[in-house]
Amino acid sequence: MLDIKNSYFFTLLRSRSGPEGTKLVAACLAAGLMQGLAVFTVLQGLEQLCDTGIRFHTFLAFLVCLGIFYYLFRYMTEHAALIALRGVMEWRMRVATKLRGISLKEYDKLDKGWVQSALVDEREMVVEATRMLMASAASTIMILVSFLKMFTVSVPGALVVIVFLCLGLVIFLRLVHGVYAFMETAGSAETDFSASLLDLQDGFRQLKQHKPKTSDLFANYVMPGLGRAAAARKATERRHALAISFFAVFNLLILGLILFLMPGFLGLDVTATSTILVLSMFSLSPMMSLVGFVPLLTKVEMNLQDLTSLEQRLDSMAEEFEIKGIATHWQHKDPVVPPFESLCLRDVRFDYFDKQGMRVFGIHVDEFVLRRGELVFIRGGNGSGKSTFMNVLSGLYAAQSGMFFCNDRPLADWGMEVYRNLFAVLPSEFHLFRTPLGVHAPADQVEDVLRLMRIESKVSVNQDGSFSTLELSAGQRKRLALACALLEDRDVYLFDEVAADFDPGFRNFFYESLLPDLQRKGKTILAISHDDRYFHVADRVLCMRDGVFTENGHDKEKS
Ligand SMILES: Nc1ncnc2c1ncn2[C@@H]1O[C@H](COP(=O)(O)OP(=O)(O)OP(=O)(O)O)[C@@H](O)[C@H]1O
Repeated sequence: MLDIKNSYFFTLLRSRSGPEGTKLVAACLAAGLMQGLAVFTVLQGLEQLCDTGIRFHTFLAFLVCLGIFYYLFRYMTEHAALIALRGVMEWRMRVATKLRGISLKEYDKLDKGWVQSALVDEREMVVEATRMLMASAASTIMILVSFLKMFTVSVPGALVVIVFLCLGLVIFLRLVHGVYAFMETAGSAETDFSASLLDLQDGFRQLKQHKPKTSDLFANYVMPGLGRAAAARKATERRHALAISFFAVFNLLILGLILFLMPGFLGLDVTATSTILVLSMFSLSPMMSLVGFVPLLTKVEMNLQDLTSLEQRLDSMAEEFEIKGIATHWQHKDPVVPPFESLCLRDVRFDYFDKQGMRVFGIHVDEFVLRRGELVFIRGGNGSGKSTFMNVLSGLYAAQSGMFFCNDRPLADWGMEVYRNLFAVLPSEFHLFRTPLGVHAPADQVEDVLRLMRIESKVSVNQDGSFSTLELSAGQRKRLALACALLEDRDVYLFDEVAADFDPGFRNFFYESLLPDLQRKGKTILAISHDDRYFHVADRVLCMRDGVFTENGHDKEKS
């Protein structure tokens, strides 16, 4: 059953409305009163019609009520909708910002389908529910005013109508009771369905290539997911339809009761019967929209509950140093990074654990030193821990133990944010942004780097600073990503198998010219590489095996 006090929707409106909330409540009350007064003038007009004929001042009063009602109704629906819109947009923005505040390790564990469906745009539904809420609240005032009038006509008549109406409402609420449970099932089924749709998008290429893969995905994941979601949704819709239809019929039954039974049983005359009938008709139709609001409100509650759960989950996953930043504002100033001199890791351990908490793999670095201007390669077999080491070194994975010193100062003195910004990282799997983000280089400098990467004939820079295209081959994408890394102009470059997609000519240029040039400019480079024919350009080659550095790398004394 909907708990209004703890409702996410009402809490959102309450917390966002501020001083305007009081004005909205006043406008709502006044609009309801105007609606009630309009009904009175209609009743008065009816009486006058049977008597001496409608008087001009009654018509004028009716028009005045309508005019004021129009103004108030417009004000309250517009402003309430804007409050709801702003509230939900800011909430989503806050959750998206918190998503950025969690560690890479926690991000990898997150169910992306759930994140997608929780963050999915439910603005329209929330705004629609707000409009309906305001209209329903005004109607409720009008209904109360109508019942007061009914009591002045006939106390027993009014009591009978109220008793039957309450009976109808109780049965209606009993019928919608339990819809929440159905909706929770529907929500989790829809999340599973969204996850299988993510597979469809991310694996589009492989699915397009092979029919059996597509058949498997659709037959065993997409369709059953859709079936479960549809079945769960069907149950909720049936329950809602049953409740609303019952209430609609019950309303007509009340009108029939007034017309056919009240004159006989309560001895009401024609005027009293028709007045109660008209007042009931005016009250029952907004009552219908009020009960129609319940299903929408339930859906909105489910959506906002999902968003709340995601936010709570992200809060529990937030990295210690990010908590203050993301809680205040994401637009805090970019960190100032001191010039790099040296880096030293001592007795550092990082372990992966499975869901049962069992260690599945780990790295242990006894001692690792990197000095300004060095060019160091790391080699090693697949799964030996090279990328994991790079993630630990760059601060993306938090080591479980060990010491980090940067420029001979402990990492705590630097702060994680400053430390991370020391590096320009090009991982083996990367995302190309439309613009070189975080780069403040002028367009001609960007074009120079594109020329250096030999992709100037393929990609140029638009006036707004974005790249002209990202429709590139795998090697070209890598070169563009490398261009972006160079434009970041950091002191330390971390490259994870960057040359894997390069053609022989560009690979030669990368190892023989680009890396030594960077080194001459004082940059420090640590690169994971399997290209042993170019190992001679490095100052040192380290070898990783089973998560530890072994001896059989090589050192080179450069002249
Ligand atoms: N998120 C994770 N959770 C658990 N284990 C992981 C995770 N990521 C990687 N591993 C495990 O850690 C080990 C090392 O992986 P890593 O990616 O560091 O190897 P690598 O040396 O870079 O390999 P490659 O040369 O194939 O890229 C692998 O056995 C892998 O299964």
